[in-house]
Amino acid sequence: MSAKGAQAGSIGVIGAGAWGTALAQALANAARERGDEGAQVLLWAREPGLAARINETRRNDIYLPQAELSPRVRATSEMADMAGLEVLLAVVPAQFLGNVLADLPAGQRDIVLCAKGIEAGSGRLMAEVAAAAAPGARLAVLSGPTFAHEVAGGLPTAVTLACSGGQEQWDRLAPMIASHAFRPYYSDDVIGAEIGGAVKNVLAIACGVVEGLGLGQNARAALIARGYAEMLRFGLARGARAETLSGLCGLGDLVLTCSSTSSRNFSLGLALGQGRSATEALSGKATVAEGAATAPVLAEIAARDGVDMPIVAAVTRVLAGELPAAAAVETILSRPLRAEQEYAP
Ligand SMILES: NC(=O)c1ccc[n+]([C@@H]2O[C@H](COP(=O)([O-])OP(=O)(O)OC[C@H]3O[C@@H](n4cnc5c(N)ncnc54)[C@H](O)[C@@H]3O)[C@@H](O)[C@H]2O)c1
Ligand SMILES: O=P(O)(O)OC[C@H](O)CO
Repeated sequence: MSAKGAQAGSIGVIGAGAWGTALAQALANAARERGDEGAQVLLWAREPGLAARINETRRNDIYLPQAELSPRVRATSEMADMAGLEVLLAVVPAQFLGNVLADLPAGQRDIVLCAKGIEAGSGRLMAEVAAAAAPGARLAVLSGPTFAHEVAGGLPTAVTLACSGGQEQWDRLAPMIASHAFRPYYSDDVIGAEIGGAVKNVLAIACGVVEGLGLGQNARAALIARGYAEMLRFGLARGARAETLSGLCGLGDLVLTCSSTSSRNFSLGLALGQGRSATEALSGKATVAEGAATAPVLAEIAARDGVDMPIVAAVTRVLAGELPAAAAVETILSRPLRAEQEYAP
């Protein structure tokens, strides 16, 4: 069954957090640049009243208040409205993706996964979650260095668009997503794109901890490089390709997120390094720091599969309150000396 009454080139975004809203704006910019006069972007918001306020004020007053949205962006609170669209970007946080997609009426469509995380409990990556919740969908993953406020403001960046349907799917999706300032690069390594985004969030927490403890910029750079080694080790063990992880969705995003208090994950780590608990640092926040939910499940999978991820393990213990931040750093610094490159065959 194809998406009922689907209009050619119709596109929507599920999830009106900061990133969903910024992506809706980027898609509207792409439509304007290609001269597609009538094109609209439908944005689904779950919060009561938010869709109506976006339509009235052109602003998402909860998650991205600084951006004025294009008139091409139209918001809805009805999931049924998304059913007839050909392409959907799924931008709800990793832990909620399965439940939200299960509410989507069945249909054959492209779903572009934009959350960066691993599902707690099941350990599933986003494409596995989506394949179960929305059977028949053609899946792709969009991931890279993309602070929402910068993308919404039209500043340039580039992302990996990993297409499970290969070149044919890319040919369909890229023209709808690409604009002068928002450049997708083709990949068919879906697992690599998912792992890059999920793991970098945990490593950004670690970099925040280093900053919070005042350990200096050398330590942060060393942590990024050793964290990247963990990402690579985990990715290779799960079938990702090394070149994907060295690209935009891996190293590119890792460098961004590990270097800025604009990152919610880095900021969470900063608070932990300054001696606050994860509960304190996260309480009362409407916004998500995906690494907090991903760290424990990632550490568990890595331990189960014999993939050495000491930084991820240390972050997990600090988040759980099992270890003060400074003691966690000690566990890393006191590890036996070893060869720099050690990956699974
Ligand atoms: N913000 C960014 O700059 C950015 C950039 C790239 C990727 N991402 C990723 O995009 C995803 C969404 O993040 P965001 O920044 O848009 O979110 P956000 O922090 O701005 O907002 C939280 C989102 O969670 C949703 N939510 C809360 N409880 C929910 C529930 N029970 N069921 C369903 N949805 C619920 C809210 O509706 C809202 O959309 C995350 O995986 C994040 O890692 C974010
Ligand atoms: O604010 P963060 O830490 O969720 O990072 C946002 C994006 O993932 C950066 O690419």
